[in-house]
Amino acid sequence: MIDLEGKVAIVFGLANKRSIAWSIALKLQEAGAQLAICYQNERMKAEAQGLIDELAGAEGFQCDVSNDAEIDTLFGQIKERYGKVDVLVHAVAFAPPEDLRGDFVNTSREGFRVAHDVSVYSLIALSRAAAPLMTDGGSIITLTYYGAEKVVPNYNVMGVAKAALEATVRYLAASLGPRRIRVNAISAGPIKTLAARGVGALGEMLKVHAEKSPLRKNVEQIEVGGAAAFLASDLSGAITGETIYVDCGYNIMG
Ligand SMILES: CCCCCCc1ccc(Oc2ccc(Oc3cccc(O)n3)cc2)c(O)c1
Repeated sequence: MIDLEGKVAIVFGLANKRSIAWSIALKLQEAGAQLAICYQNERMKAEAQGLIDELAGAEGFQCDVSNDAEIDTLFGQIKERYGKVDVLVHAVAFAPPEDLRGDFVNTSREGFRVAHDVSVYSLIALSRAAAPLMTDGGSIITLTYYGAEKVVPNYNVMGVAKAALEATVRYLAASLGPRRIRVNAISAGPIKTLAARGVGALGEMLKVHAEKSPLRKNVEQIEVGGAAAFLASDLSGAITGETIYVDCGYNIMG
């Protein structure tokens, strides 16, 4: 059993019960962590609050990760409420719909900027704000996808952003390691989330994964949650700067 008793975990990117962030929150809480759930804006507050109410002891905070002032305000609130942070889960990404389908060469300058600001720079900004509160060291976890490493049709600009995210994980690990803060990415196989619906041809990708992966099945949300609880805990104490594949082995196949 993973022990996160007494640990404070802050989770970004919870939209609904199909979110990977929901499964991660459930497993962190099961291990004893106290959860701070962050939602993007007023519009998402009602839905998020419904989920937060199901996570005993969890509290909700508002923060648009593209806004530096909101990040500073949030961590002031976190410091006041908890005094420290042990785990940060970054399950945030976005690209304009038109840049998640069609021919990659047509990616707009603005779409590229937005995809990298929301999906990559936000991890740097959140890590910089959280680090001073990680007084006992900490674990920072983000989510990536195989499309960062090999071309997956339709994933387009998000694939480029996830490649930048995986490099960002390595540079943040090097930067924060001396402060005993670990930074890792989970590369999850395709899962039917709200976000996934924004990427073309998810259905086909799910079928190919179930047929070709060594385990001959798709990944379930809760399996990603378990890997996150492992990365949040001291059991992964010597792992940092890594991308851990939780994809039923699909990435090892030719
Ligand atoms: C053709 C690739 C199929 C497998 C895609 C697996 C996957 C599923 C979901 C993923 O997460 C996001 C998150 C945000 C995102 O950006 C979005 C989502 C909805 C609408 C929109 O305009 N952008 C796209 C994917 C992700 O990074 C990877």
